Amino acid sequence: MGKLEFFSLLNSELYEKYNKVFPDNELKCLDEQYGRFFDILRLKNELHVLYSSEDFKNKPIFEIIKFMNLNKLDLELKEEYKLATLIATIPSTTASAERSFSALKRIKTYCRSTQGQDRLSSLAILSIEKIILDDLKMNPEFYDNVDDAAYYIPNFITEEQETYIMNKVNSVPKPKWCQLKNRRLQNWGGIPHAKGLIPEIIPDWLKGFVDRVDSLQVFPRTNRPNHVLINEYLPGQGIMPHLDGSLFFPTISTINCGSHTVLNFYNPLKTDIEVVSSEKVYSLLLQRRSLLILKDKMYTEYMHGIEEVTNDIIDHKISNITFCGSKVQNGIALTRNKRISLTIRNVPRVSKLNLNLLMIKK
Ligand SMILES: O=C(O)CCC(=O)C(=O)O
Ligand SMILES: [Fe+2]
Repeated sequence: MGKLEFFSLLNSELYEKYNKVFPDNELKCLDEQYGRFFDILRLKNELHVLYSSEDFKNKPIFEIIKFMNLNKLDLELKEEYKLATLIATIPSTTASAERSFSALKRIKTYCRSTQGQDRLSSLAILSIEKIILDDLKMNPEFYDNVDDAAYYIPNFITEEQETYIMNKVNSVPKPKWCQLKNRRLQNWGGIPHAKGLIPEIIPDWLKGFVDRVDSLQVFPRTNRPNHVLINEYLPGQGIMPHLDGSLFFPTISTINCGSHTVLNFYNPLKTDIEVVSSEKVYSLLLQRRSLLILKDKMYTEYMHGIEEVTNDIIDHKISNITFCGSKVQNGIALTRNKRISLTIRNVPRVSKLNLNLLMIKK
């Protein structure tokens, strides 16, 4: 039996047949190759559900993943979800399949050496995120209000990882914090400068998350993420509408921890010389543990900011409401807690010439 025979477990054309005769051989093949990543018995039960369900009929694998995501079945049928993401991320030739799976191995060790089922599921989610991103791009609902490129990925990190980040951020020495009027921040990776960045090593606990964002390949290979700004907001704190400007490569990725917030986007009304006012055009609800990516016009044209309030009322201006789960509905109020955001960006590297200039200036 070929190594990838188990692919046919999720071949929708065979579901009817499998509903009558379960594909034990294909499942065995999976067990032999990747059994240590799966609860095979549970998977078998979940596959029985899949083969007999109308919901999954004639759905190609990517549709299955999307359907499971939207209906929160990724947790209910988590072994099956893991299988779907595994199959979707293994290219069809064996050589590259080996490479693909080595990525899963890499992820498996990136934060901790032990690997529970929950974490592995989120790793599977990670592997599929590239596809989700591409799909979101095509999704008219998502673009209803939002101009150009904004991607929102709920549950990008697990609860454990969220706690891990918050503990690490809280335990850094006091001088690392920079206290502003309405929030505090930490700067990791070096101080961005108009002439580039003199890089500083990002500590391992943080680098794992930078690498994870990097693996989504939303940054070009020439401008991979190398800088993290950590903002801490207490309830009632926020950030004035602003553009991140030219110090950074124009892509922002943000991991959200501890609390939701609402990020507003403003259309700046400019004269030739200055911005005279701005008009709120979209808002995104950033839930705990989610990842947000902003690119293109969402970086260069629209200012972003967070209001200084303690509660957010969810209304029709929230453009990503369909991605926020069934509990988030128009009209509800969400109370803010302390929020830690990791803003992961690229500061183009300082050239030798620029480095010399910087040194001279000092
Ligand atoms: O905390 C956030 O999500 C936004 C932070 C931000 O816009 C910035 O630091 O430039
Ligand atoms: Fe910003």
